[in-house]
Amino acid sequence: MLKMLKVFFDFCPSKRKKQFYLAIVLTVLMGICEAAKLPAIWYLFKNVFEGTFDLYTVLFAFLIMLVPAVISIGLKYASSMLQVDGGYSTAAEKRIEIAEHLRYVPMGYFNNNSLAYITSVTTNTMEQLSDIATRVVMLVTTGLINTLIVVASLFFFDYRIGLVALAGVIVYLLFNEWIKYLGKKFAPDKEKADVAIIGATLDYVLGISEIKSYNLYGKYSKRFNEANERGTKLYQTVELKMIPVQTIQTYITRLIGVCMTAVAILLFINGYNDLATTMTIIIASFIIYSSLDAMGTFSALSKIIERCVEKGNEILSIETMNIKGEDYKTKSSDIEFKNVSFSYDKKSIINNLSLKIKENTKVAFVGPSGSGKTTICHLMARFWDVNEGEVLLDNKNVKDYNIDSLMENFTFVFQNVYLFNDTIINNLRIAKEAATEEEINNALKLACCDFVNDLPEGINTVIGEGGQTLSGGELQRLSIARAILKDSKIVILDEATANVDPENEEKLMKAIDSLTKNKTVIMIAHRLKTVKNCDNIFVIDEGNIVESGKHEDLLKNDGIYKRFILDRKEAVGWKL
Ligand SMILES: Nc1ncnc2c1ncn2[C@@H]1O[C@H](COP(=O)(O)OP(=O)(O)OP(=O)(O)O)[C@@H](O)[C@H]1O
Repeated sequence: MLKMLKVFFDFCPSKRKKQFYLAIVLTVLMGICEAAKLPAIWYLFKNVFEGTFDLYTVLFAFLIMLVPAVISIGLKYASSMLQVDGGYSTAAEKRIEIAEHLRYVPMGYFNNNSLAYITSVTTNTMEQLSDIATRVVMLVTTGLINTLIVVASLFFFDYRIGLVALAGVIVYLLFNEWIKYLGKKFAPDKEKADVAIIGATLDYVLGISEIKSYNLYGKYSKRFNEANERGTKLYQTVELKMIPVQTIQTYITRLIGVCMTAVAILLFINGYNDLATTMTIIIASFIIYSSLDAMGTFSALSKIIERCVEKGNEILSIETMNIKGEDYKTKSSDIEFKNVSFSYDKKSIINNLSLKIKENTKVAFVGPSGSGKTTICHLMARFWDVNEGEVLLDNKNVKDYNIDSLMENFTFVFQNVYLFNDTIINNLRIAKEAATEEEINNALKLACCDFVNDLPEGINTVIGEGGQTLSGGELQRLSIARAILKDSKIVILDEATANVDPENEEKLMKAIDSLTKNKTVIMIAHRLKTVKNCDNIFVIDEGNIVESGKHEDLLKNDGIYKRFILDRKEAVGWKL
């Protein structure tokens, strides 16, 4: 139990820790107030049995019980307030800490499995943690502290009863440890079920358009239902295994009370104690019984807290990239790769690649699908760290920048755009927090987002999560407006114009022209018309540059670029 509290307090932000410590102090005072009942009861019994019972005695005993009871209510209120605030705030602050930590985790960590896991931890786990933390700490400590205070006060009445009660509590606590051990043993099964259910739900929801267009309702809802059923069965199996153990624990608490009562009566019969002490001990046995019961019910939850903390810490200990770089404002946007090699785990992708991209030039990466074009661009913005060699921006290794000052230099425009469930203006202000309405409107105009004027509330219209309420072309132009506001020195167009329909093409190209004016532009899978005008084209094959130069120069070589241009059919899978 103490270990659980330590684990929990170590996890809490320090401000919250103080709140919980204070709540525990208040709980101890509550326990003392509870224990004050016993001398009052004893005093009352003593006077009744000795025939010295009068109004003064009753009022005095009543006062000894009332004053601590009133104080106890005040203490309980203050302690509950502290814990409710501490519990929910801990979960909220930990969510923020996890989100912040994930910023520095290499992009390679994120896949469907890790997304399900992260979602499960930041939603279910933190929800559980806040819910339990607001109650369990107080109830476990109240149970334990009340029990210990009552046991200690029993020693004053009769040390033999004190010893019986203490032995009973020790047996109870040992049994409790066993329950916790079992709970921990079953926890991974429950979590697996959790992650499987969330994974199946994410797959279903994120792939809903594919499910619709390929009419896969039956297949995917079956998969989802199966994960759900498997999870429910697992939860039930675990709970059923716990029920007998919990029942034995309840018997132990009852047995402690029975033993105390039996020993108290034996001592009375043999003349060791008077009737008042015996009756007080019998009442104390009920108090211990209810305190232990409270502790038992809620200490069962303490194992969940430990696991929640463990899961939160698991994410917080995912290795991040070294981010102790400098806050550096670049003077130029020259990019250089010096003998760079990179692999995803063991899969080697980039092999000893060197290249230079001069400031304010336009370059394109072309080559077969899977040759490493996107990976090269991601390495520039340090989405991953290279295994060998160096990536330089403005002659400075990208590892020597802090993440914010590095990312300031880059804007990525993808084919698939994600916009947040918020107003258009707020989605744009992600790029520039202090942007005025005039700047926003100007960016929207440059990105050909005239459709915004027709929306019911213009730039204050809320767009759905992922931006589902807008067409693909509109979303993409909004993302370009956002990029225009960011006004970074380098723009990377990753398949930005792939699959664009003719109706949108003209507007999109106009928007891209506005965005890329006077910038260093790097494009992947772009239209041939634009690639032709690039200052340099890098032809990538198997993670290395096999040719480079301007379009006309490359056509003069009898290389793979020329073969691709002349006979596209042979180069299936190539991307300009
Ligand atoms: N996060 C990742 N983890 C593991 N392997 C990856 C990851 N991202 C890409 N790859 C693999 O690395 C290789 C290069 O991928 P990359 O996306 O850089 O190629 P590309 O030339 O841009 O391809 P395309 O033109 O099809 O987009 C591919 O084999 C791909 O499967």
